[in-house]
Amino acid sequence: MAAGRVGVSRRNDFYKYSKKEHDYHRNPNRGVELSRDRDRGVTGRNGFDSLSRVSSDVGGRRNVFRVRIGEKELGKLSSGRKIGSQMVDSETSEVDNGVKMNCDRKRKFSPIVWNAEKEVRISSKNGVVSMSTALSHPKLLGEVVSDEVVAVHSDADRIQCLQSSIIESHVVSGSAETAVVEPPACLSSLMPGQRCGRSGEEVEQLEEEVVCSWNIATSRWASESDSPREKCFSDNGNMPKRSKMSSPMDSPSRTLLDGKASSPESGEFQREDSEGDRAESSVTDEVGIFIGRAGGEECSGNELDNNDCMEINDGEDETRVDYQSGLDSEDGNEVHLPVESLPPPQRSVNMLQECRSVFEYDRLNKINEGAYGVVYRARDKKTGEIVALKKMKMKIAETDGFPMSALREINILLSFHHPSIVDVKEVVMDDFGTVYMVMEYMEHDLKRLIELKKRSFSLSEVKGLMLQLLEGVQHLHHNWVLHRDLKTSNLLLNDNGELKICDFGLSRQYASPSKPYTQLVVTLWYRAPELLLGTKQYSTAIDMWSVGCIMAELLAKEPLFQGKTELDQLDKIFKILGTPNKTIWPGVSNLPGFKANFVKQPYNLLRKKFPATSFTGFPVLSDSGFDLLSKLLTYDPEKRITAEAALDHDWFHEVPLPKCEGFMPFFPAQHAQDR
Ligand SMILES: Nc1ncnc2c1ncn2[C@@H]1O[C@H](COP(=O)(O)OP(=O)(O)OP(=O)(O)O)[C@@H](O)[C@H]1O
Repeated sequence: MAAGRVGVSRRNDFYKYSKKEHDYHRNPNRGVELSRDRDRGVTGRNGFDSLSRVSSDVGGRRNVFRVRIGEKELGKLSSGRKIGSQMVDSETSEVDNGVKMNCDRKRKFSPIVWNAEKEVRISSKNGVVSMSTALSHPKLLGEVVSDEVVAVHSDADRIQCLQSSIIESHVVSGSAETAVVEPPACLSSLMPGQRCGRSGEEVEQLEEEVVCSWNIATSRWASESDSPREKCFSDNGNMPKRSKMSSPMDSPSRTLLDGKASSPESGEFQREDSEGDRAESSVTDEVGIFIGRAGGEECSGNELDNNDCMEINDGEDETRVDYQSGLDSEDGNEVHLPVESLPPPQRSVNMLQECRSVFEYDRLNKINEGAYGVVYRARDKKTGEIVALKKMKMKIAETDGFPMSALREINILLSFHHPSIVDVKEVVMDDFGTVYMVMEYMEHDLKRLIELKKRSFSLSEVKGLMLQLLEGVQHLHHNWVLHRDLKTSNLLLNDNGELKICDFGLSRQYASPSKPYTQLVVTLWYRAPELLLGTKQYSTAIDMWSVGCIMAELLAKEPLFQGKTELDQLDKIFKILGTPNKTIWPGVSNLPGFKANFVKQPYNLLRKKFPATSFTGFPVLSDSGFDLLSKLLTYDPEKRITAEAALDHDWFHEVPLPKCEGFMPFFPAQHAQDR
């Protein structure tokens, strides 16, 4: 610790538990670990053990896994009744019925576990339930982690496909260099010590690769002791009154560490016309991000300019998979297992069960309506637990499939288990096929709290919130996920003082080296200058800019840059931070939107807005705090501070110390019913 800094150490059993849980789930005796080759992509293609779900007929009581060791197929594991399936061999990339699948995409350095095909389509007789390959479709699982086979089965309704996808999101964990597959428990018990037929040496080597490479185990969350939240101030140095341990989130499942993020590296996706606080920027012809969408719902670029609003589409990868119905084939290698021996999901959500009905919940009141879903407060009829129900907007005809953004959000949220990321408990459906995400209920969002203005956040509260936010962002970035829509309305706070990031509809996995993505992301006021200037090659720095805007907003109680259009937004930024030039931001003049005739503002006036001492009502910020803010709002994305470095910033070590969750103030309930 740097001299002069004050350190507060607080043991937190929460993190201890995480470690234990994590170790359990990473126990090699339980899992099959697959190494990925840096140059060739996934080495599984050339003969390592693999396990993939061939099909998952959740409602139909049946799951099939195929296990391979190199050339040799161990067989299939299945449960329940025999179902029809149709196999697609990823080597030949051909479905039985002759429909070709595009399987030749090679991974370079991307750590991404699921990769999407530009166009993967398996046509269906019956209209089809469309599904995103981007989201861990068995095809993708096969492609990435194994030399595998994909069964395309259908007649399963949408949610079953979705569940299947989700299951795999729990089965596969990726990392920068490795993919770790946790097989079902039944598989472990079936092959004790055999580890899918690998020799001990091979396994050891494999494990070594896995251990040496970056993975979730090496992230800060694998450690019981290094949580930055341990720095936080708890008044008397004791555990706060409302400690994490008393929170409903303290279940093992909550603390369980999953591996690589589950977002697909599919193409981008189109979010639809927005109301409220998003604005659209422009729209290209390349819509169709919704899988199998009927079209006609896209926004027009002319509808834009509602300042705080956005739209996204880069049309990179329109991904389609249609499910074939009436599939019926099995070969002799199948092993039937009782349903009870199916793999426990890596968290408390039992995705192998048929998804429950939304009528298991009493809807209490509407919390909010965003562009992509209506959020209700609801009560679980069985347990009495209060939850948030997000009704995913479908906006589709029968044949259109499930919105990519919704799938992506569900998939990512189900895969991440982190104290700073909102927890999704399950996915439920109503009689009309509408899908709802059941989330832990969070009493407030930061935007509303800031708007209340009855009580501003103190410095130590801002620090506490910033720490929690940065931890969540760091976790996302460590897992190769960009949130791409960080803003105060997407930061929720509960009565335990816990901040959680929500709304992952725009998030996506990114790769290194980066490839072009849409620049039309992030709500305008929080959008990084490189995006505003039209770059398509961006990375985690865009989220860090948003974090800077959020920090400023928490301090000043109003958004820092409130532009009405993209140009106006740039103008607002330049007026405060000065106009960027080649000296402070090499390469800026090469960005598509850069104009030589931008208004010249040679000075950075940020300090005026956040002075060290103030008699004018401006928020006071120490040199250290200002240093962090400036580093977050640095023009050059290469120089912008990372979440990791920000967490380690001196500001969090100087008095006033960050306030622990348990010491955050109670805020008035948003809804009368909450009281
Ligand atoms: N788990 C939750 N608990 C309580 N309120 C929530 C929860 N999740 C979301 N909300 C509320 O609903 C609002 C909208 O949620 P969310 O951002 O997920 O929906 P959206 O349709 O994607 O919105 P946006 O238009 O911002 O993209 C949030 O700002 C918050 O106020």
